[in-house]
Amino acid sequence: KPVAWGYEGDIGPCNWHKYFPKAGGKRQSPIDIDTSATQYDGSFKPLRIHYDSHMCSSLTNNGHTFCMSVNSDQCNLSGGPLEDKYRLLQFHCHWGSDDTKGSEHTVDGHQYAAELHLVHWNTDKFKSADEAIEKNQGIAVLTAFIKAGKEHRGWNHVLSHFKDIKKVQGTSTVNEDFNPKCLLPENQTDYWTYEGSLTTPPCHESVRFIIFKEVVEVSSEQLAQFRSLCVCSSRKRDTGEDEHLVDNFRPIQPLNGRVVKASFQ
Ligand SMILES: COc1ccc(C[C@H]2SC(=S)NC2=O)c(OC)c1
Ligand SMILES: [Zn+2]
Repeated sequence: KPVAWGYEGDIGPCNWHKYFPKAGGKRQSPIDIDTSATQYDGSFKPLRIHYDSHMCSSLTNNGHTFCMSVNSDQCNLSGGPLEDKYRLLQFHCHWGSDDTKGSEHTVDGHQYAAELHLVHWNTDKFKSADEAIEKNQGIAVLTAFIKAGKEHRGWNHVLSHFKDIKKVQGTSTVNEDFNPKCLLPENQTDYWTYEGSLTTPPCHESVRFIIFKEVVEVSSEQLAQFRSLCVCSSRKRDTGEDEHLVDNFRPIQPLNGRVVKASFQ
């Protein structure tokens, strides 16, 4: 029987380690990026992000976030700090109850309104994503910070399906010609990178994070649409209101001597 976990109360992040022991490990995520302590690494090759846009994908509300699962073997990531080729598995976001919080990683203590995770698995070393998520170097997550600003047209292709996934376990098939690359910042050469973990249970220490320095803007109205998702299926709170999915970010974890590398000086 899967153990329930969440972002508040007894099942919140402070107690994850009781049922998910890796949550108490030495290379956990997210972390604060102290830009005065990052180390420039001139050895990184250019990042190679090749996504096709003819992939059929499905959007689900899994009760912790919305998840766009991608099943195209044409969406690959390599180069940069990576030794192997990785395939896009899914993308999702973390966000707050207002525009002042929501990202998982922070930069010099600053928290952004949301954070996009494009999750990839190592197809050179492993036979399946399920195997890769538990293994060192198994997962690579392209990460972009999001702040409130001008409207982002690309995000509307995803948000237009949210009415179908408002309830938990709601799912919607996305067939339109959508390339998730449009969700990334223009500057894809300046990023930080470090070795961490899944930011939700089971918190496997299998993740190489690649975090773009340039922040993506979406409108406040688009951010509000993230918050329209519900956590409960039909259960109404005592107030009769739906409980909305917000503040689905894990607190900052100890760096434990890890060094965050920078692709730029
Ligand atoms: C059981 O395997 C899992 C569980 C959860 C996630 C998503 C987490 S990991 C991350 S970074 N952000 C998230 O919300 C996985 O992603 C590969 C894999
Ligand atoms: Zn995530």
